[in-house]
Amino acid sequence: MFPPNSAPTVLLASLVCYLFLKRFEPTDVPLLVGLLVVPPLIVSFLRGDSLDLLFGPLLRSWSLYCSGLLFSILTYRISPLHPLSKYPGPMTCKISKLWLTFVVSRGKLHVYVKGLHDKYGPIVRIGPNELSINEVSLVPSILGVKGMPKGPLWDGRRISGKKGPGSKEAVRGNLIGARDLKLHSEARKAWNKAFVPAAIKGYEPILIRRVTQLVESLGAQKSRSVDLSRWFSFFSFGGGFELMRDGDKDGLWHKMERGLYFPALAQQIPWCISFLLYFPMVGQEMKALGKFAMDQAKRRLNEGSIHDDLFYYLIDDKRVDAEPYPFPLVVSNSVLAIVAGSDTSATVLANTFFLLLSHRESYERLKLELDEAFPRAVKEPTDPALLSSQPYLNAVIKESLRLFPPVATSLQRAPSLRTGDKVLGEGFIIPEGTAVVVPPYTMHRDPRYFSPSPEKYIPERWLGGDDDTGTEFIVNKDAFIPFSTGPANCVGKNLGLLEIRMVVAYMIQAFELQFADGYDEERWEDELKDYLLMQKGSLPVVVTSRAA
Ligand code: HEM
Repeated sequence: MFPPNSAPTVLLASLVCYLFLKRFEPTDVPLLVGLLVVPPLIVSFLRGDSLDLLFGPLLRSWSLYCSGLLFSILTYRISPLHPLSKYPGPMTCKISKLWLTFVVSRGKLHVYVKGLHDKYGPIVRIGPNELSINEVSLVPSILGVKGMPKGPLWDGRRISGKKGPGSKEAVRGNLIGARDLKLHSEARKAWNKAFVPAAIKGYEPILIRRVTQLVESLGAQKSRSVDLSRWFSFFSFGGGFELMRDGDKDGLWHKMERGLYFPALAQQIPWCISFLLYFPMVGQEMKALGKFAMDQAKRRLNEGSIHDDLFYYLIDDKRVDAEPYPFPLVVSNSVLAIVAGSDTSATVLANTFFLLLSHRESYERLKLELDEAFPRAVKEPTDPALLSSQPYLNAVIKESLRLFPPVATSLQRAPSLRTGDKVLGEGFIIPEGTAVVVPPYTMHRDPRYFSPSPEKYIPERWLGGDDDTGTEFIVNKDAFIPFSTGPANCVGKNLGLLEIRMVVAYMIQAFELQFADGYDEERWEDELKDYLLMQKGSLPVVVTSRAA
């Protein structure tokens, strides 16, 4: 089939190519294509294949070359020489990230990863070069101040292609995509300023206006049942986008939900993003989300500093004392503010109400607490300090965040490039090139950290004491990480919590709520999908105004 000695040459070339790929991990598309095509071409040329016959021998050379490459990759990944060989995990995960990409496409990554930990223990190999670590004592050395920078999945989340937020111009100051610790901490400064208590105080009037709008709009609904989940989404989409008044007529919400699907897949195989951006048809919704954010950023820049809102800090503030931010950076901040700040809060609200409605005793207990703190027709629940001091309200929200954290699996970090291995506690070493994921959904349901009955909804666990059977509640607060922890934790945590407390209190004060007739409660968890952020299904609820 091959002329004498040419097959070993082709295989040797594939081995050299493999060693190069392993050492340098290039992502440049022309280089990768060149590496895949040029070596067998050279061998064919050296062999002196005539042009007439070129196609046949070349195709055979190329097939052998690719097979050799694939063989080297797979063999190394499952061999004892691989630095992660001692960690347990399914073979499908060890050989390729394509398996996890498939799991993500079904939206059930959180459940799958939890299943792996139940089966294999606290440390599981979930990819050729990736570990999932469900061990609270290691969290500070992964996510904490002395932890690691963001991992490679962030490269796969570049959502607007080459000219958008992923462009070189936007790299400096781009918070979410900053994998370098120094760049991240620089970018974080502007965001930190936007969330100091004085800034949050400034957002309160906007928030109160929107919560009032939500309650009035729901009160005015003529239909017997409404989709509460959708209403929370419209509410959280924020100022300027009048979804609560007009509905999703421009498909904004749809764009955002669908726009996250592609990055959720791509983040599992970040190297593919450079290839996929060559295909204009790929990730249309994702690009539409980027375009939408760009339009909003333009609109907001034209309006100038007239609003006391988040954009004031992210766009306008900088102009006073320094060079304006480059436009691609403004766009990337705009996408981040829209996605991180709205989908998460809406999901927490919908989960919280689903859980309250399926546990009526909790609903009634919460109602009693809130009626006492904010007597109806006397005091609206607008005081942030009073809201945050309501123990049962806090317990209900924490229990919802515990069972259904909106970022369920994707807290990923990795040792800085070219800094060598990273030693986690007690000599546990993460080899350079390994990514590490801490999965909140799994940790929050681990009986070592939350017991008894970690799978059950029991807000009382947050109040201390015992359960009905006299068993003492165990709550390990270090294992409660819905907002992550460390220097890249959620910068909007305090605003998010204020928003959630206020909406829950307003809703309970204004309405009697119950599931619509025929609603099957089993559907809720089935329909929760882990695409980067948790996405939710519909929540049909009958909303009746409470009697005066
Ligand atoms: C209320 C529910 C929310 C939850 C559960 C939540 C959760 C999270 C989590 C887990 C992270 C960290 C990801 C990581 O460590 O890799 C994060 C980051 C972030 N969140 Fe939130 N978030 C919420 C609300 C908000 C709000 C209201 C904003 C405001 C715009 C916001 C803005 C951000 C930003 C900008 C980051 C990136 C921080 C960084 O990279 O330094 N989040 N969020």
